[in-house]
Amino acid sequence: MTAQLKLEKQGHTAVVTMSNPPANTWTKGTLTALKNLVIELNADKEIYSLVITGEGEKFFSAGADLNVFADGDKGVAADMSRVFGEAFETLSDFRGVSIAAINGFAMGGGLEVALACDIRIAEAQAQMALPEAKVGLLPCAGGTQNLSWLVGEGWAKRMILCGERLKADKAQQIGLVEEVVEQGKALEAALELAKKVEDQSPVAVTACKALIQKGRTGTINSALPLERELFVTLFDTQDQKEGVNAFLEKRKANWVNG
Ligand SMILES: C/C=C/C(=O)SCCNC(=O)CCNC(=O)[C@H](O)C(C)(C)COP(=O)(O)OP(=O)(O)OC[C@H]1O[C@@H](n2cnc3c(N)ncnc32)[C@H](O)[C@@H]1OP(=O)(O)O
Repeated sequence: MTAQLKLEKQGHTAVVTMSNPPANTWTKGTLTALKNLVIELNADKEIYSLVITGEGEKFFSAGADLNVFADGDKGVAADMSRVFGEAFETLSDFRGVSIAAINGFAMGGGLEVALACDIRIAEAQAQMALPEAKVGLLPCAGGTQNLSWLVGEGWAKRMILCGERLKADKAQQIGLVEEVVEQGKALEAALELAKKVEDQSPVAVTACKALIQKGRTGTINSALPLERELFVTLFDTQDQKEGVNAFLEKRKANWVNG
């Protein structure tokens, strides 16, 4: 953990705040800290959700710190693309539910971190773009793949190739964010959603998430047998018995995450 990346645990939810003024940009240090943090949270059975947001009112995150690239060479580029990739791929593989609470500009690597999350909630004044080509770069932290997957190639190309910056309502219309809330309310809305996650069996959530991810990398022919296999595997867990019995006994389930 660095001063630029803050962690607060609220019950079963980890709230991660990017705090690198003025624009909450990513540096090698914060990216490495994010990767290590997610590894740590994956090992904490009490944590079911992760919410990531930006400090301040204007920026979720403006992406990579462009000062690093001003006179950077290929060595710098290779190093930064590696740490970006490792951090955001580790976030994608978080075993619980990850929610981006987009409280302002989400640009470049700032949008890519939101794309690595499971769910995106944006405040009405937020704006989103992958403007790397405008500064002679490209989105190297999953953006070309994750954005196309989420919104389809047409809108991904408008954003990546034409540099279109979208306001929150447009982003919702194309499926880039699932919910738009009023200014200052993204974190609250994300925490409300994280509360709903607490009603789900954490091990079932992990299995469901792995199956949904599998849809990107595998074929339906490999995903469907895996769906059946993981369904059976859940019967090895205490939470499977607890969930069904809690329903039948008309009470709230007490999960052990195992
Ligand atoms: C693999 C990943 C690659 C990448 O992520 S590449 C980077 C992609 N990101 C961008 O290209 C975004 C660059 N930023 C902007 O375009 C603008 O910002 C905004 C449109 C988001 C907001 O514009 P405005 O309202 O005019 O604010 P402001 O004066 O530009 O920004 C406030 C301060 O924040 C600094 N800043 C903003 N983004 C970055 C950045 N990405 N790297 C370094 N500094 C940044 C500015 O320079 C300035 O600073 P000061 O107040 O000292 O002039």
